[in-house]
Formats: sequence, C-alpha cells, structure tokens
Amino acid sequence: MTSHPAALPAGYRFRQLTADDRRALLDLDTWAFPDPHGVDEFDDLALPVSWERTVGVETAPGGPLAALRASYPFSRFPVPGAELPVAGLTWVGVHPQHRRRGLLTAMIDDHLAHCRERGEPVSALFAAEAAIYGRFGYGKAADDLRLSIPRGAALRDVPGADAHTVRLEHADRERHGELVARLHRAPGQVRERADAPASGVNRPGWATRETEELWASYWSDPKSFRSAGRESLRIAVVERDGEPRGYATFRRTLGWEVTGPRGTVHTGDVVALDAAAARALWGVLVDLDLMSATEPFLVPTDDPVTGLLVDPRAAGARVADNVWVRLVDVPAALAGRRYQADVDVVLGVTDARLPDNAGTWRLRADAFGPAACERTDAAPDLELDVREVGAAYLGGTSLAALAGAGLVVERTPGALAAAAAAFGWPVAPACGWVF
Ligand SMILES: CC(=O)SCCNC(=O)CCNC(=O)[C@H](O)C(C)(C)COP(=O)(O)OP(=O)(O)OC[C@H]1O[C@@H](n2cnc3c(N)ncnc32)[C@H](O)[C@@H]1OP(=O)(O)O
Repeated sequence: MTSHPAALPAGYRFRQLTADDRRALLDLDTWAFPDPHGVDEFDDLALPVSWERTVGVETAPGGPLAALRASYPFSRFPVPGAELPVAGLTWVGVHPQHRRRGLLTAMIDDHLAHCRERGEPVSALFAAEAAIYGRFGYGKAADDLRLSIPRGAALRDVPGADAHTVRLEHADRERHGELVARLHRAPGQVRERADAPASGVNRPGWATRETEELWASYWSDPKSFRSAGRESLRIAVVERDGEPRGYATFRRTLGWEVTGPRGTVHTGDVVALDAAAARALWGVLVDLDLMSATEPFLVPTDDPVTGLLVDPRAAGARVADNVWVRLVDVPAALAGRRYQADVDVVLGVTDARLPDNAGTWRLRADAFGPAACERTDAAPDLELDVREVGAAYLGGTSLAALAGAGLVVERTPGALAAAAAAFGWPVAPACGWVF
C-alpha cells in the first residue's frame, strides 16, 4: 500500500482485500454488527463491496481481520445543481477485541488519502452511531423522516393521479432491473435548478448504485434480509399510458391479535417522477389489506408524502440523520456545486486532519451559475471548521443555524445571512437507501 499519514498502532498493518477474503470480511462484520445469522448463512448474499476499495487491518499475514473499511464509487453523486465523484465510506468495523486503540482513526486517514489520490473531493457516509464521525470532519448534511402511516390515511388529491395504474409484482431483476435503474436515476433530472422536485430524483445526496456488485446485492433478496417475518421483496410499479412513472419496493409482515390482523408494509425505495404518480403510488401503499400501518424505510424531510397526508401528525414523524459529508478538497468541492443566490464570501476554514484545506477561501458564484473558489489573503467574513462546511454542503443545513450553535462565527456583518441564503437549496438533500 502507499504510505499515508495514517499511523496504525504497532503490530497492525493494512491488507488490501480481495474476493478470497469474503469469509474474513463477513466474520469481522458480524463481530462489529451482531447478527442472528452465522457466516455460513450468508451464502446467498451478494456482497455489494468493490473489492479494490476494500481494506482490512490484520495482525498476522492472512490472519483474521482486526478491522475493515470499504467505499463505494459514486462517480456522479448529486450535489446542489451538479454531480461530483464522491467516495461513499461504508462497511466500517473494528473487532471489539481491538477497539479504542486508534484503528478507526488510522483507517479514516488512509481513506481520505485514497480519496485525494482518486480525485474524489467529497466523502459521504451513513453513520452507525451519530457521535462517531464529527471528529473526523464529517458534518451531518441531511436528515430524513421515519413515518408510520396509519392504514387508509387520507391523502390530498392531485389532478391526473387517477390516470395511473399500479402493478404489484414479485421484485425481479430480469423484469424490473432496467426500470428501477432508470427511474432511480432519472437521467436529465439533476438540473442546474431544482425546479422539478419529485420523490427521490433530482435531489442532492440521492446516490445511485453504479456498480454491478451494488445492483446484484439489491436484487439478491437473501433469506437473511427477511428477518422478523418479512416476506420476499415485492415491487409496486406506477404507470401512465403503459409507461412506468415510479416504483416502490416493499415487504409486508403479518401479525394476528384478538382485535384482528396487524400487518405492516415496509417500503424500500419510493420513487415517482411527478406529483400525480406519487399520489397514485402512495394511495396503494397505504391501503393494503390486513395491514395496519405503512412504514417507509426513510423519506426525505420534504418528500411528497408529507404534503399529501391530510393528517401528517398521525404519521408520528421522527427525524433521523441521513447522509454525512466530509470535504476532502475544499476548493474543488465548493466550486463543484451551485448556489441558489449570488455569493461572494471569504471563508476561514480549519481542518485538523487535512491541513491544506485550512486557511481562507474566497467563494464566488452567481445564483444557479458556475462557482469559483480560490485561496486568498483577505480576512475571513465567516470562520468555521471543515465539519460545518460539510454539514452545509448539500443545502440542507443552514449556516445561520450553525452560527446559532456557535459553530460558525460571523466577522463581517451581513455575510452570514448572504452566505446562508446562497448555500441553501430548494429541495432538501437525502439519500433513499443506506449505503
Ligand atoms: C460508515 C460506516 O460504516 S458506519 C459503521 C461504524 N461501525 C460500527 O458502528 C460497528 C461497531 N463499532 C466499531 O466497529 C468501532 O467501535 C468503531 C469503528 C465505531 C470505532 O473504532 P475504534 O478503532 O474503536 O476507534 P478509535 O480507537 O480510532 O477511536 C477514535 C476516537 O473516536 C471515539 N469513538 C470511537 N467510537 C465511538 C463511538 N461509537 N461513539 C463516540 N465516540 C467514538 C474514541 O473514543 C476515540 O476518541 P479519542 O480520540 O478522544 O480517544
């Protein structure tokens, strides 16, 4: 491996993993994340990792793993008004025997160095525990909602919804693979302006699966995914004039009580290209027989369903952290997105892990136009850590709100409001699947 600032404790070394390490990877993973299934029971699980981006830590050559990390290549990760190469950090785990000795710290430094080498200016992740990644410069860049929608919940009308039909089928890669890949990504939907919000598509943070490994895993539907009585993977496809306009994957569970059946619909991705298709799809998802509730895995905070529900309070929304973002190359990342208002601001940035991100950066952009970011000797208008720049990066966390918590300091009066307006985005960021 190339040498990086990552300093593993004495006695440990990195090991580039290959497909031959499948068992070692699953063993380490089930130490880090307890699972009722033994390693042998994952035989039918298609591993989503890209092996060339999967690195272990060992104490003896070829021995069991002490730790593990991987990243997914998102070459076209949506950021406000643009797409960038982003490394999706994932499969992070340290064997409990080896925890709190600095293995994660060394793996993060090694990961960030590899991002630099590959020209990925941003890294993103979902955090197993929200307290882990802030110290490494990752900021909470998006939230999502966890809902429990009562069976038969009233939905507001949308003109044209009645012109749609919804097919309910077993989810099958051969039959639905192309449709799901196309709709989830919706080519051409990442626009300079977020002027066509829909369910999922055209949204900062909405990563799409770009590797065969990720798709194979998505469709593999192994027995280990059917925990707690869940059925095999199903799909609802919403169509207009025979053309697919959206889909939702789902699994039902069914319980019987004295009062009657209590089933739950658990949805996975819910994607619709327009409001009428979303209305038709949700209309079916919230009214399936023997069910008492529909529980989307997660939805963006401004998902169409939040506007469609006549009684949104009854869905008992809980907020959870969604994507976390780390700027690996501050000028490339800041110049690589668009801004929703004219901006000319000097940011004084601190970054303890990647010192060449630190210093003063002048960011200039016209509303929804290209941006430029360069080093400057000018005094900063705003001072903040790279973690806060990451939090604000996808447009879902206000710089003004961060200032309210003392995390952004305004040195030039008026600069905070102007920058906060520019960094926002019309559509809330979120990714519809956990990577
Ligand atoms: C993107 C993803 O894949 S998310 C998945 C993350 N994995 C898991 O949650 C699986 C279970 N947990 C683990 O495997 C490990 O405990 C890890 C990966 C979270 C931490 O690994 P470790 O090697 O113990 O971390 P390391 O020793 O480098 O700790 C660095 C610092 O982070 C802190 N830290 C580590 N884990 C946590 C945590 N869960 N919560 C809060 N702080 C933490 C440590 O206390 C330490 O702080 P210090 O520098 O002030 O002493």
